[in-house]
Amino acid sequence: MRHYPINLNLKGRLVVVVGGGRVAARKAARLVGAGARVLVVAPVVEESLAALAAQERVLHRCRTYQPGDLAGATLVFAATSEPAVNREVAREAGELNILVDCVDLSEDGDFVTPAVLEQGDLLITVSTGGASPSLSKRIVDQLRPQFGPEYGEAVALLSAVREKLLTEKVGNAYNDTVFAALAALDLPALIKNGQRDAIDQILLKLSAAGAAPGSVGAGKEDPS
Ligand SMILES: C[C@@]1(CC(=O)O)c2cc3[nH]c(cc4nc(cc5[nH]c(cc(n2)[C@H]1CCC(=O)O)[C@@](C)(CC(=O)O)[C@@H]5CCC(=O)O)C(CC(=O)O)=C4CCC(=O)O)c(CCC(=O)O)c3CC(=O)O
Ligand SMILES: NC(=O)C1=CN([C@@H]2O[C@H](COP(=O)(O)OP(=O)(O)OC[C@H]3O[C@@H](n4cnc5c(N)ncnc54)[C@H](O)[C@@H]3O)[C@@H](O)[C@H]2O)C=CC1
Repeated sequence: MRHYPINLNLKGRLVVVVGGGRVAARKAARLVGAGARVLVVAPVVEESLAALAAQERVLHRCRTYQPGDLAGATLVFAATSEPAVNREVAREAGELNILVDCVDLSEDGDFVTPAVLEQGDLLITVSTGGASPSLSKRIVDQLRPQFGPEYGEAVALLSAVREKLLTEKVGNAYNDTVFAALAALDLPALIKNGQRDAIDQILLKLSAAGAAPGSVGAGKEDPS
Protein backbone atom coordinates (compact mmCIF):
# COMPACT_ATOMS: atom_id res chain seq x y z
CA MET A 1 0.00 0.00 0.00
CA ARG A 2 1.42 3.36 -1.01
CA HIS A 3 -1.06 5.54 0.86
CA TYR A 4 -2.46 5.70 4.36
CA PRO A 5 -6.27 5.93 4.34
CA ILE A 6 -7.82 8.62 6.50
CA ASN A 7 -11.12 10.53 6.64
CA LEU A 8 -10.48 14.15 7.53
CA ASN A 9 -12.70 16.48 9.52
CA LEU A 10 -12.01 19.78 7.74
CA LYS A 11 -14.82 21.79 9.31
CA GLY A 12 -13.71 25.42 9.52
CA ARG A 13 -10.22 24.68 8.19
CA LEU A 14 -8.66 26.74 5.41
CA VAL A 15 -7.94 24.75 2.26
CA VAL A 16 -6.28 26.45 -0.71
CA VAL A 17 -7.09 25.24 -4.22
CA VAL A 18 -4.74 26.67 -6.85
CA GLY A 19 -6.42 26.49 -10.26
CA GLY A 20 -10.04 26.94 -11.24
CA GLY A 21 -10.80 24.41 -13.99
CA ARG A 22 -12.90 21.23 -14.00
CA VAL A 23 -10.57 19.35 -11.68
CA ALA A 24 -10.23 22.22 -9.19
CA ALA A 25 -14.01 22.62 -9.21
CA ARG A 26 -14.52 18.94 -8.37
CA LYS A 27 -12.11 19.14 -5.43
CA ALA A 28 -13.54 22.48 -4.21
CA ALA A 29 -17.16 21.29 -4.28
CA ARG A 30 -16.36 18.30 -2.06
CA LEU A 31 -14.31 20.49 0.29
CA VAL A 32 -17.24 22.90 0.65
CA GLY A 33 -19.48 19.90 1.33
CA ALA A 34 -17.13 18.90 4.14
CA GLY A 35 -17.38 22.34 5.74
CA ALA A 36 -13.89 23.59 4.86
CA ARG A 37 -13.15 27.27 4.20
CA VAL A 38 -11.99 27.17 0.60
CA LEU A 39 -9.75 29.73 -1.09
CA VAL A 40 -9.47 29.34 -4.87
CA VAL A 41 -6.55 31.11 -6.54
CA ALA A 42 -6.95 31.30 -10.33
CA PRO A 43 -7.24 33.97 -13.02
CA VAL A 44 -10.18 32.14 -14.61
CA VAL A 45 -12.68 29.80 -12.94
CA GLU A 46 -15.23 27.50 -14.51
CA GLU A 47 -18.96 28.06 -14.11
CA SER A 48 -19.70 25.94 -11.03
CA LEU A 49 -16.81 27.54 -9.14
CA ALA A 50 -17.95 31.03 -10.15
CA ALA A 51 -21.37 30.14 -8.75
CA LEU A 52 -19.87 28.95 -5.45
CA ALA A 53 -17.87 32.19 -5.26
CA ALA A 54 -20.97 34.29 -6.01
CA GLN A 55 -22.74 32.52 -3.12
CA GLU A 56 -19.67 33.21 -0.95
CA ARG A 57 -19.24 29.49 -0.35
CA VAL A 58 -15.67 29.78 -1.65
CA LEU A 59 -13.36 32.76 -1.67
CA HIS A 60 -11.93 33.47 -5.12
CA ARG A 61 -8.61 35.30 -5.46
CA CYS A 62 -8.81 36.21 -9.13
CA ARG A 63 -5.18 36.09 -10.29
CA THR A 64 -2.32 33.67 -10.90
CA TYR A 65 -0.69 31.94 -7.95
CA GLN A 66 1.91 33.87 -5.96
CA PRO A 67 4.16 32.61 -3.18
CA GLY A 68 2.43 33.38 0.10
CA ASP A 69 -1.01 32.24 -1.11
CA LEU A 70 -0.81 29.09 1.02
CA ALA A 71 -0.43 30.90 4.35
CA GLY A 72 -2.60 29.38 7.06
CA ALA A 73 -3.81 26.43 4.98
CA THR A 74 -4.39 22.97 6.43
CA LEU A 75 -4.35 21.33 2.99
CA VAL A 76 -3.44 22.46 -0.51
CA PHE A 77 -4.50 21.33 -3.97
CA ALA A 78 -2.13 22.14 -6.83
CA ALA A 79 -4.73 21.94 -9.60
CA THR A 80 -3.69 24.25 -12.42
CA SER A 81 -3.11 23.15 -16.02
CA GLU A 82 0.49 24.36 -15.74
CA PRO A 83 2.80 21.62 -14.43
CA ALA A 84 5.50 24.17 -13.51
CA VAL A 85 3.02 26.15 -11.40
CA ASN A 86 1.81 22.97 -9.69
CA ARG A 87 5.43 22.09 -8.84
CA GLU A 88 5.95 25.58 -7.42
CA VAL A 89 2.80 25.24 -5.27
CA ALA A 90 3.99 21.82 -4.07
CA ARG A 91 7.37 23.30 -3.18
CA GLU A 92 5.86 26.10 -1.09
CA ALA A 93 3.51 23.64 0.62
CA GLY A 94 6.51 21.44 1.47
CA GLU A 95 8.36 24.40 2.96
CA LEU A 96 5.34 25.23 5.11
CA ASN A 97 4.80 21.57 6.04
CA ILE A 98 1.31 21.57 4.52
CA LEU A 99 0.09 18.40 2.80
CA VAL A 100 -0.47 18.90 -0.93
CA ASP A 101 -2.33 17.01 -3.66
CA CYS A 102 -0.66 17.50 -7.06
CA VAL A 103 -3.46 16.64 -9.47
CA ASP A 104 -1.23 16.19 -12.50
CA LEU A 105 1.55 14.09 -10.98
CA SER A 106 0.68 12.20 -7.82
CA GLU A 107 4.35 11.38 -7.10
CA ASP A 108 4.97 15.08 -6.41
CA GLY A 109 2.21 15.25 -3.82
CA ASP A 110 1.51 13.96 -0.33
CA PHE A 111 -2.00 12.62 -0.88
CA VAL A 112 -4.55 11.75 -3.56
CA THR A 113 -8.33 11.94 -3.40
CA PRO A 114 -10.41 8.79 -3.92
CA ALA A 115 -13.60 8.22 -5.88
CA VAL A 116 -16.48 8.55 -3.42
CA LEU A 117 -19.85 6.98 -2.78
CA GLU A 118 -21.74 8.90 -0.12
CA GLN A 119 -25.05 8.10 1.57
CA GLY A 120 -25.52 10.36 4.57
CA ASP A 121 -22.59 9.67 6.87
CA LEU A 122 -21.70 6.45 5.05
CA LEU A 123 -18.57 7.06 3.01
CA ILE A 124 -17.22 4.41 0.66
CA THR A 125 -13.99 5.48 -0.99
CA VAL A 126 -11.94 3.80 -3.70
CA SER A 127 -8.36 4.53 -4.68
CA THR A 128 -5.83 2.88 -6.94
CA GLY A 129 -2.95 4.83 -5.43
CA GLY A 130 -3.04 7.06 -8.49
CA ALA A 131 -2.68 4.15 -10.94
CA SER A 132 -6.09 4.48 -12.60
CA PRO A 133 -8.56 7.17 -11.46
CA SER A 134 -11.08 6.00 -14.04
CA LEU A 135 -11.02 2.47 -12.57
CA SER A 136 -11.69 3.98 -9.12
CA LYS A 137 -14.66 5.84 -10.60
CA ARG A 138 -15.95 2.70 -12.34
CA ILE A 139 -15.76 0.63 -9.14
CA VAL A 140 -17.80 3.26 -7.30
CA ASP A 141 -20.33 3.30 -10.15
CA GLN A 142 -20.61 -0.49 -9.82
CA LEU A 143 -21.16 -0.25 -6.05
CA ARG A 144 -23.72 2.58 -6.25
CA PRO A 145 -26.84 0.43 -6.92
CA GLN A 146 -26.00 -1.75 -3.89
CA PHE A 147 -25.82 1.17 -1.46
CA GLY A 148 -28.99 3.24 -1.76
CA PRO A 149 -30.41 5.94 0.56
CA GLU A 150 -31.48 3.24 3.06
CA TYR A 151 -27.82 2.98 4.08
CA GLY A 152 -27.75 6.68 5.00
CA GLU A 153 -30.89 6.18 7.09
CA ALA A 154 -29.49 3.05 8.75
CA VAL A 155 -26.30 4.87 9.71
CA ALA A 156 -28.29 7.80 11.15
CA LEU A 157 -30.43 5.41 13.19
CA LEU A 158 -27.42 3.45 14.47
CA SER A 159 -25.71 6.69 15.36
CA ALA A 160 -28.72 7.88 17.37
CA VAL A 161 -29.00 4.55 19.22
CA ARG A 162 -25.29 4.59 19.95
CA GLU A 163 -25.31 8.16 21.20
CA LYS A 164 -28.31 7.44 23.42
CA LEU A 165 -26.76 4.32 24.92
CA LEU A 166 -23.38 5.92 25.48
CA THR A 167 -24.88 8.99 27.15
CA GLU A 168 -27.24 6.99 29.35
CA LYS A 169 -24.37 5.35 31.25
CA VAL A 170 -25.80 1.90 30.74
CA GLY A 171 -23.22 -0.81 31.58
CA ASN A 172 -20.59 -1.66 28.96
CA ALA A 173 -21.63 -5.31 28.82
CA TYR A 174 -25.22 -4.26 28.11
CA ASN A 175 -24.10 -1.84 25.39
CA ASP A 176 -21.90 -4.50 23.79
CA THR A 177 -24.90 -6.85 23.61
CA VAL A 178 -27.07 -4.18 22.00
CA PHE A 179 -24.39 -3.12 19.50
CA ALA A 180 -23.75 -6.76 18.55
CA ALA A 181 -27.49 -7.36 18.09
CA LEU A 182 -27.83 -4.22 15.95
CA ALA A 183 -24.80 -5.11 13.86
CA ALA A 184 -26.28 -8.55 13.19
CA LEU A 185 -29.48 -6.99 11.81
CA ASP A 186 -29.73 -6.08 8.14
CA LEU A 187 -31.06 -2.66 9.06
CA PRO A 188 -30.71 -1.17 5.55
CA ALA A 189 -32.84 -4.02 4.13
CA LEU A 190 -35.53 -3.48 6.79
CA ILE A 191 -35.56 0.25 5.97
CA LYS A 192 -35.63 -0.39 2.22
CA ASN A 193 -38.60 -2.75 2.66
CA GLY A 194 -40.44 -0.15 4.74
CA GLN A 195 -40.40 -2.38 7.86
CA ARG A 196 -40.15 0.54 10.25
CA ASP A 197 -42.56 -0.93 12.78
CA ALA A 198 -40.39 -4.06 12.92
CA ILE A 199 -37.32 -1.91 13.59
CA ASP A 200 -39.09 -0.08 16.41
CA GLN A 201 -40.13 -3.44 17.91
CA ILE A 202 -36.51 -4.62 17.78
CA LEU A 203 -35.27 -1.40 19.39
CA LEU A 204 -37.89 -1.69 22.12
CA LYS A 205 -36.94 -5.32 22.76
CA LEU A 206 -33.23 -4.45 22.90
CA SER A 207 -33.98 -1.61 25.28
CA ALA A 208 -35.95 -3.82 27.65
CA ALA A 209 -33.00 -3.91 30.06
CA GLY A 210 -33.34 -0.21 30.71
CA ALA A 211 -32.35 1.96 27.77
CA ALA A 212 -35.56 3.12 26.11
CA PRO A 213 -35.06 3.92 22.43
CA GLY A 214 -36.94 7.19 22.95
CA SER A 215 -36.57 9.47 19.99
CA VAL A 216 -34.36 7.10 18.02
CA GLY A 217 -37.18 4.95 16.62
CA ALA A 218 -37.42 4.41 12.86
CA GLY A 219 -41.18 4.98 12.63
CA LYS A 220 -42.87 8.35 12.37
CA GLU A 221 -44.32 7.99 15.86
CA ASP A 222 -42.00 8.11 18.84
CA PRO A 223 -42.20 4.52 20.15
CA SER A 224 -41.36 5.42 23.76
C1 LIG B 1 -3.65 10.71 -8.45
C2 LIG B 1 -4.96 11.49 -8.50
C3 LIG B 1 -4.67 12.80 -7.82
C4 LIG B 1 -5.92 13.53 -7.33
O1 LIG B 1 -6.61 14.14 -8.17
O2 LIG B 1 -6.15 13.51 -6.11
C5 LIG B 1 -5.45 11.69 -9.91
C6 LIG B 1 -4.62 12.03 -10.96
C7 LIG B 1 -4.95 12.08 -12.32
N1 LIG B 1 -6.20 11.90 -12.85
C8 LIG B 1 -6.13 11.93 -14.22
C9 LIG B 1 -7.20 11.72 -15.10
C10 LIG B 1 -8.54 11.50 -14.75
N2 LIG B 1 -9.08 11.58 -13.47
C11 LIG B 1 -10.39 11.33 -13.53
C12 LIG B 1 -11.29 11.33 -12.44
C13 LIG B 1 -10.97 11.35 -11.09
N3 LIG B 1 -9.71 11.39 -10.59
C14 LIG B 1 -9.72 11.18 -9.25
C15 LIG B 1 -8.61 11.09 -8.44
C16 LIG B 1 -7.28 11.11 -8.81
N4 LIG B 1 -6.79 11.53 -10.01
C17 LIG B 1 -6.17 10.76 -7.86
C18 LIG B 1 -5.95 9.24 -7.80
C19 LIG B 1 -7.19 8.42 -7.52
C20 LIG B 1 -6.89 6.97 -7.42
O3 LIG B 1 -6.05 6.61 -6.56
O4 LIG B 1 -7.48 6.14 -8.13
C21 LIG B 1 -11.11 10.92 -8.76
C22 LIG B 1 -11.23 9.41 -8.47
C23 LIG B 1 -11.54 11.66 -7.50
C24 LIG B 1 -11.36 13.17 -7.52
O5 LIG B 1 -11.08 13.80 -8.54
O6 LIG B 1 -11.51 13.72 -6.42
C25 LIG B 1 -11.96 11.35 -10.00
C26 LIG B 1 -13.25 10.55 -10.22
C27 LIG B 1 -14.39 11.50 -9.91
C28 LIG B 1 -15.72 10.85 -10.02
O7 LIG B 1 -15.97 9.85 -9.35
O8 LIG B 1 -16.58 11.43 -10.74
C29 LIG B 1 -10.76 11.04 -14.88
C30 LIG B 1 -12.15 10.65 -15.31
C31 LIG B 1 -13.11 11.83 -15.34
O9 LIG B 1 -12.67 12.99 -15.22
O10 LIG B 1 -14.29 11.53 -15.56
C32 LIG B 1 -9.61 11.17 -15.66
C33 LIG B 1 -9.45 10.97 -17.17
C34 LIG B 1 -9.34 9.48 -17.45
C35 LIG B 1 -8.05 8.86 -16.91
O11 LIG B 1 -6.96 9.34 -17.22
O12 LIG B 1 -8.18 7.86 -16.15
C36 LIG B 1 -4.78 12.20 -14.58
C37 LIG B 1 -4.28 12.30 -15.99
C38 LIG B 1 -4.40 13.77 -16.44
C39 LIG B 1 -3.84 14.02 -17.81
O13 LIG B 1 -4.11 13.22 -18.72
O14 LIG B 1 -3.11 15.00 -17.95
C40 LIG B 1 -4.06 12.31 -13.40
C41 LIG B 1 -2.58 12.61 -13.23
C42 LIG B 1 -1.78 11.36 -13.03
O15 LIG B 1 -2.24 10.26 -13.36
O16 LIG B 1 -0.64 11.50 -12.56
N1 LIG C 1 -6.63 14.63 -10.79
C1 LIG C 1 -7.57 14.54 -11.68
O1 LIG C 1 -8.66 14.10 -11.37
C2 LIG C 1 -7.32 15.03 -13.06
C3 LIG C 1 -6.20 15.78 -13.30
N2 LIG C 1 -5.98 16.31 -14.53
C4 LIG C 1 -4.81 17.21 -14.59
O2 LIG C 1 -5.24 18.43 -13.94
C5 LIG C 1 -4.94 19.58 -14.75
C6 LIG C 1 -6.08 20.58 -14.66
O3 LIG C 1 -7.20 20.04 -15.33
P1 LIG C 1 -8.49 20.93 -15.64
O4 LIG C 1 -9.06 21.45 -14.37
O5 LIG C 1 -9.39 20.10 -16.51
O6 LIG C 1 -7.81 22.14 -16.48
P2 LIG C 1 -8.45 23.48 -17.03
O7 LIG C 1 -7.64 23.86 -18.24
O8 LIG C 1 -9.94 23.36 -17.14
O9 LIG C 1 -8.17 24.55 -15.88
C7 LIG C 1 -6.91 25.01 -15.58
C8 LIG C 1 -7.04 26.09 -14.52
O10 LIG C 1 -5.74 26.46 -14.08
C9 LIG C 1 -5.73 27.87 -13.93
N3 LIG C 1 -4.37 28.36 -13.98
C10 LIG C 1 -3.49 28.34 -14.99
N4 LIG C 1 -2.33 28.93 -14.63
C11 LIG C 1 -2.48 29.33 -13.34
C12 LIG C 1 -1.63 29.99 -12.40
N5 LIG C 1 -0.38 30.38 -12.72
N6 LIG C 1 -2.11 30.25 -11.16
C13 LIG C 1 -3.38 29.85 -10.82
N7 LIG C 1 -4.22 29.23 -11.68
C14 LIG C 1 -3.77 28.97 -12.92
C15 LIG C 1 -6.60 28.37 -15.07
O11 LIG C 1 -7.03 29.70 -14.83
C16 LIG C 1 -7.74 27.36 -15.00
O12 LIG C 1 -8.68 27.78 -14.05
C17 LIG C 1 -4.75 19.01 -16.15
O13 LIG C 1 -3.76 19.77 -16.81
C18 LIG C 1 -4.32 17.56 -15.97
O14 LIG C 1 -2.91 17.50 -15.92
C19 LIG C 1 -6.86 16.11 -15.55
C20 LIG C 1 -7.99 15.34 -15.39
C21 LIG C 1 -8.31 14.74 -14.10
